[in-house]
Amino acid sequence: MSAREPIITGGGPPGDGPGRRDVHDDRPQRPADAMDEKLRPQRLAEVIGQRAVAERLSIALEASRKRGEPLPHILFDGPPGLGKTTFATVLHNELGVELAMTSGPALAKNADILPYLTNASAGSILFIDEIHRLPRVVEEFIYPVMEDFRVDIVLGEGMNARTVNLPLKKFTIIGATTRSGMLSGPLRDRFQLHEHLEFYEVEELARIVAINAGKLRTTVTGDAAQELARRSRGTPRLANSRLRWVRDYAVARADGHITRPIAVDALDMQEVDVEGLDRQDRRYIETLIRVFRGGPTGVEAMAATMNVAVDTLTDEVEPYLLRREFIVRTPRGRRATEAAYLHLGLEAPEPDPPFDLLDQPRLFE
Ligand SMILES: Nc1ncnc2c1ncn2[C@@H]1O[C@H](COP(=O)(O)OP(=O)(O)OP(=O)(O)O)[C@@H](O)[C@H]1O
Repeated sequence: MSAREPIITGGGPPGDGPGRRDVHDDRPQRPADAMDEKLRPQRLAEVIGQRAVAERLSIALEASRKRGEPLPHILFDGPPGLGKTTFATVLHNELGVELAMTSGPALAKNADILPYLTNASAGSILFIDEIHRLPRVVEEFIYPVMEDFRVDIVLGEGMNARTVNLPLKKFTIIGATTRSGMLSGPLRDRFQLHEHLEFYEVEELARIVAINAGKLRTTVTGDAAQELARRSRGTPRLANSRLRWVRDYAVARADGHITRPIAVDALDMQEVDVEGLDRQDRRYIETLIRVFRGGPTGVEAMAATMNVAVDTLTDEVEPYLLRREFIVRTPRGRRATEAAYLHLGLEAPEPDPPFDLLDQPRLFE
């Protein structure tokens, strides 16, 4: 889950769709961001980009409707803010079924997830965010749920213990993760559909900006929308938060209409650069280049030097830097590319000679 924006624990705005239930979550909560909800697409047709994913989901939806059966269990993975929660919300709206939302860290023991399972109505959706953080014991508890729609409950203790099979209604589990690699094989295999969400193209983000400007009752020129899109790290959630900031800036400093010069000034003020990198992204590249001489270095060393959590780097900072090839991952750790040096206005070092050249003298010994 992104640290940039609030998590969603159900209870969307009134009229937000059929039967959305609130869910208890023990974690420290960021304040609910009603604005994020307001900008979220509600129907598949409103979803921008991710065309291949949307098409596969529309087929699953149609099959589910025609057969009168629940959707298959679906796993969404990808960096924060790319639309995992949005797709879950859209599927529940399209089918008109109940949606319950929770997250891996809130489900510490079997008793925490049991009410969701026993309360799930036929065809409904249970959305589990950060599913990679589900404890092993809870994970194993939901295997029979996902396969046979039953839970095995142990009653009593020791010699008197016995297992009772409790049948459940047929429903759908949608899991979301920023770390599909951390999911165990057996859990991953129980999802019939695996959908990976990719960063968005600038044109797609520009469309999202233009549509959401309308929802925020502001106006934006085409080139301003492009500028915002270019500076949003391929991420709709960032496009939304940057649009809100630029809108406020336009109201405070001009007549409220967002033009390209306004967008540029507002984003410069927020220290978002022309590539969309923010202070933390640049600090990452600077640390890698200045402290670790461009790498390779491990993410733990980077996190300790920058005094940030490893998860923040791996989940939020690195995916986009990798995608834009500012850094590469090697077996020995992260390494800055020539593009990273150039972005900071530094001269890139001579590339290392290829491995076999280094070894050559020995070949002739
Ligand atoms: N395909 C899309 N089209 C239009 N807007 C989108 C799309 N995907 C996401 N958004 C916008 O971005 C916001 C954030 O998306 P969402 O909450 O679904 O991300 P997420 O992948 O669930 O993030 P996290 O991993 O942090 O939970 C949404 O509120 C919505 O406004």
